Amino acid sequence: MSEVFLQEQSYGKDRIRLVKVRVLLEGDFTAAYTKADNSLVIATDTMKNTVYILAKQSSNVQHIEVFATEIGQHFISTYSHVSKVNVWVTKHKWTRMLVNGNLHDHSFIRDGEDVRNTKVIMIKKAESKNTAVKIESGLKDLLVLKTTGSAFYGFLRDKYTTLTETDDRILSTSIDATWTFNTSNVSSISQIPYDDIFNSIRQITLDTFATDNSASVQATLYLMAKIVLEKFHEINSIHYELPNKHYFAYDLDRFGLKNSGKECDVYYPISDPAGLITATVARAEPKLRESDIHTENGDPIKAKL
Ligand SMILES: O=c1[nH]c(=O)c2[nH]c(=O)[nH]c2[nH]1
Repeated sequence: MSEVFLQEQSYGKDRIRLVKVRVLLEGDFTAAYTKADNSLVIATDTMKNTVYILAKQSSNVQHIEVFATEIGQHFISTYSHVSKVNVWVTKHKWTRMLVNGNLHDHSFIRDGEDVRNTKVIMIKKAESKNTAVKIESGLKDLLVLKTTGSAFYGFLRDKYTTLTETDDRILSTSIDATWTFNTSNVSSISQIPYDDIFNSIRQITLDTFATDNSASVQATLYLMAKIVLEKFHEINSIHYELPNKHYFAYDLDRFGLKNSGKECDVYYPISDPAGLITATVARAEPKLRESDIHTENGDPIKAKL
């Protein structure tokens, strides 16, 4: 038998239903896999209990990035053999009901299937007591449609191309977006206004979808990302995934009813296949200016940039 080795391992509890939390630990767990030695295994049941206890004790459970960071911090600092903690938190939408014109005290409605999520990764630094923290947040399944203000023409044509050009089409997509925070300054993590940033990115995404006279899903996606990065310096990059959910004109010309070009108003949605347009847009590293480069004694030096 050829030699095998344990290339990678992580384990934990999935779908802990609080706001929905998943915790995966990495560290000195090799013996549990290779020698059936459970002595260092923190039971996934213990992880589940811990998440509920931390939720009870936390004043920040509704702020998912802060709560996920608290969970990560707990596992990293409690167990010396845990080297890395991955925490995913998903929050579903429960909005206060409007009753007689007022927001109700204790009644909520699920107004939309889009969710908010975060992934926090904490890595123990071997050389110091510090931990490195990576935080990604996002939104998922934000379903949108516009009836006009979208075109697609001028694309490459060859012998395999049948798609007709259009200067007016329905555009529909289910938006997933993930943005990464600049957490190099660890002390500022709890100061980042996660909720404001989330609400604003969601609104920028919707506003851009609605108002951009779209030349393609690609161009609209890039515009959304550019506006987000210009507005929030706390964010290093943003990734969008936009399926192009096609709506095609139904062929009524066969029945003597004009339903194409400007007279098209009956469409049918196609569930599969859909286009899938994705991109990550990142902040470019600022270019060093000559005046920023110094020798060891502080004199500016000339360098080729
Ligand atoms: O916005 C679009 N981008 C494409 O790349 C594409 N391809 C396609 O068939 N329709 C579209 N629409």
